[in-house]
Amino acid sequence: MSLITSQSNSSIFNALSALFGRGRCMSPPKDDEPFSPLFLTLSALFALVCYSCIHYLKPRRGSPPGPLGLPFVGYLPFLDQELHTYFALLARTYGPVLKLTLGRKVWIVISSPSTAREVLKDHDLTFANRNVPVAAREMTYGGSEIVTASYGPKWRMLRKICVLKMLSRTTLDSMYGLRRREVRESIQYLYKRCGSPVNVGEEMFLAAYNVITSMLWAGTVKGDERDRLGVEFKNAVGEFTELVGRPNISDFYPGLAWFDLQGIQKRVKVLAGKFDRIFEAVLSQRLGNDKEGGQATVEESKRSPEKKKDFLKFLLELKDGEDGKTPLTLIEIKALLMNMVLNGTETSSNTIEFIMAEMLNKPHTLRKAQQELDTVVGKDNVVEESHISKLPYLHAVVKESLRLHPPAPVLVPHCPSDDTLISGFRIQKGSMVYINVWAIHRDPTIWENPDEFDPERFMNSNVDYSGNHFSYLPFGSGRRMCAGIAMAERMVMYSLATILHSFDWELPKGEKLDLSEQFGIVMKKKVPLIAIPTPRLFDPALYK
Ligand code: HEM
Repeated sequence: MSLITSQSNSSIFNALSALFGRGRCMSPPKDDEPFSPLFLTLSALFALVCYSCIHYLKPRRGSPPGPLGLPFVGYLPFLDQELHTYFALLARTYGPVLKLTLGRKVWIVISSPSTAREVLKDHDLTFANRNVPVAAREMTYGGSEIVTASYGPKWRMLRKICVLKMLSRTTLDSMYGLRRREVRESIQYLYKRCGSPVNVGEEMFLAAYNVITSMLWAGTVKGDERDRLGVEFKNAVGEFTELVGRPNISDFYPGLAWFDLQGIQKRVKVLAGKFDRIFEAVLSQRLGNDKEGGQATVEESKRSPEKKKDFLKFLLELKDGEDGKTPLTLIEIKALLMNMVLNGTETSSNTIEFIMAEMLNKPHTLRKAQQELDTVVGKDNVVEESHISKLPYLHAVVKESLRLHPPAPVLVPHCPSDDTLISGFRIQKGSMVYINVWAIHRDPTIWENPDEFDPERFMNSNVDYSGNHFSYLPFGSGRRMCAGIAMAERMVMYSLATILHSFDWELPKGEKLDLSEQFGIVMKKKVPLIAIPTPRLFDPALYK
């Protein structure tokens, strides 16, 4: 890849030319008009360019190194859409702390375990803020949700609700029935499609979506609606995570945000409207039902005990201030629902899609995982969550895939609340700090054959998801690390174990496997994985 790429942000170029206009033909000055308006304009422009060259390109004392850009726009025209690989390439020249000036913004890229440790552990508190892209603001009810909330009392309250109540191990255990029902539904569905090609990512997305929404508000997508709504929802989530990850002129020149030159905010607004309508419908149905009389709801809860435990019921109780400590507004409830749906679906389903692709590429790993499942679960049984802790090889497979294809390859950017020294370099307050875990996970000085999918490297290893090993950070580390690790682990492991145990998988004849990645705030496979399942359990009743 060249440093200045052809692919680099054609949309940004278009937007810039829309802003400044195309060059016009200019006639040369006449001899008798030495100070023609044109001459004066050009002189003024020249002076301005000289000034801004000095202003923009002058290295600041103590600043991290980084490539020089152009006046006004900085490095913007040279930025590549695939930020994770591009940052890794730049780090080879400029080192593990590098700086990019883009319009009025400063980006810092961190690319080594020791510098990641400085940011996420030694200066965790200072870097616990977010610098929210304008596109994300459209989707997050003005920063009312956890991922984008500034570090402070509101974030603490939302995070506490998430980690200690909604996503705690006890709550998750109590919701196993819901997860089991949804995963069994997916198996039933795949059984009907046996022998035909299926889009693995779409199926896994739908399974994750059904698990999450049934935990949130006891809603699932079934029958004819399954394909249509699932695909629609997957596309909406995918489009959002891709748009938010895309460099946006509105972020680099806040004064221009109003013009939305790349049309990103407009597209995100449409998506936000779609999600909001779903949440509004769910909320008004629930509030309406509750108003219709407690008796009916209690009766209903008795008939299906999972219903009374869904998150929405729990959040509405908090809203009404039953414990008096955490009053929630309806907006915050909708924002929390948005959090769960956005964070919990694509990350998990993309992870499973990459794992399946890597295993199909190395069939011995697939066979080994199936053998382990046959020994632990047996071929006359179905997988239960209680089996998961007895599957060390499958755990190693998941860890290895998260190493090669971390769903959040540069984490969610952190933002220092004060000027801070990292490895002796001054990091300006307010900069966007990207931790390139993708590069750290493939660093040849840390990992042997880093580009190889080799689950064995995690067998008998103490590297885990805790964020204490700074060479392995798929869920981040410190205060802002992923709030849904327990849920992600269960969903990924349980769904993966079940589809591997229930079916053999192969590529359609003549189909080539493509493992390339596409950057987004959630990374995905560039080419969707299409594979054919065939049943491998003897008793058809095990697919019911
Ligand atoms: C394989 C699956 C997943 C991966 C790899 C993953 C990874 C991450 C990462 C890297 C971050 C940002 C950490 C940082 O900024 O330093 C994050 C944040 C977050 N994740 Fe996950 N995640 C996954 C699944 C989930 C699930 C299932 C949920 C909940 C349903 C969830 C909820 C969250 C929340 C709420 C945050 C924001 C935390 C904050 O800013 O305080 N994630 N995740």
